[in-house]
Amino acid sequence: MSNPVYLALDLPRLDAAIALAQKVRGHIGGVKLGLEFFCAHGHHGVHEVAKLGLPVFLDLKLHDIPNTVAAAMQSIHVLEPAIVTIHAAGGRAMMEDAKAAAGEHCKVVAVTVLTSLDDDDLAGVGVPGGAHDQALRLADLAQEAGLDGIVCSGHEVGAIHKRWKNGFFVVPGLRPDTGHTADQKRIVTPAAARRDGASVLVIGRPISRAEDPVAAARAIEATL
Ligand SMILES: O=c1ccn([C@@H]2O[C@H](COP(=O)(O)O)[C@@H](O)[C@H]2O)c(=O)[nH]1
Repeated sequence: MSNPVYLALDLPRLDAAIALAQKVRGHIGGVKLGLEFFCAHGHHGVHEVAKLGLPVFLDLKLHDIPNTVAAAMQSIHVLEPAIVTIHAAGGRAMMEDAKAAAGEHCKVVAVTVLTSLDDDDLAGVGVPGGAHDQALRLADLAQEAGLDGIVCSGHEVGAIHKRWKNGFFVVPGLRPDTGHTADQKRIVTPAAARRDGASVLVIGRPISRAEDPVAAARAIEATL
């Protein structure tokens, strides 16, 4: 079985990001490039990271009208990402058009509820039912739209997996211990997320900000 850990390369410098990935590559299955990376380094940065030969996950969380999202998907074809994210809150038509515009070999997954939000945050933006119900509702919509899977927290992945047996589930908000949650609110351990059905485990700061990133990545791998 391949390593489910995708390292989030949320670092401001391209050379530092590549050096980190190079260092821990024996203990991860791929790299995740998000907004911070893409806004700073664009296509050039993705091409440079791709030279490492690891699968590239473009976490761009696209969210706009269907035509704009489909055009953005076409513009990133050339980067040959293994996985791309969009927001499920963009609605069914947006998700359908994004999937249709994606390359054959690219998984399109929809973010349900960000792991940095809790029930109070959702109530604050007019979603009264809580993160769990909202994640399940948006996962159902993503499945109806023909996506490959969704992004959710480890709190919901078990329940969503039961409803969508062959779905592809990306789980961020992972902490090997409860010490440094930072801005994440719905966290679980990597082992718990994997046990409950996560296909991909997204891990950033617990590795990238560790005193010894290789030891941190190795320790996480040993728990899986
Ligand atoms: O709901 C979400 C969706 C995406 N992310 C991204 O995952 C990593 C997590 O980084 P950590 O340092 O391990 O907290 C980061 O790139 C986010 O943009 C998420 O956390 N939650």
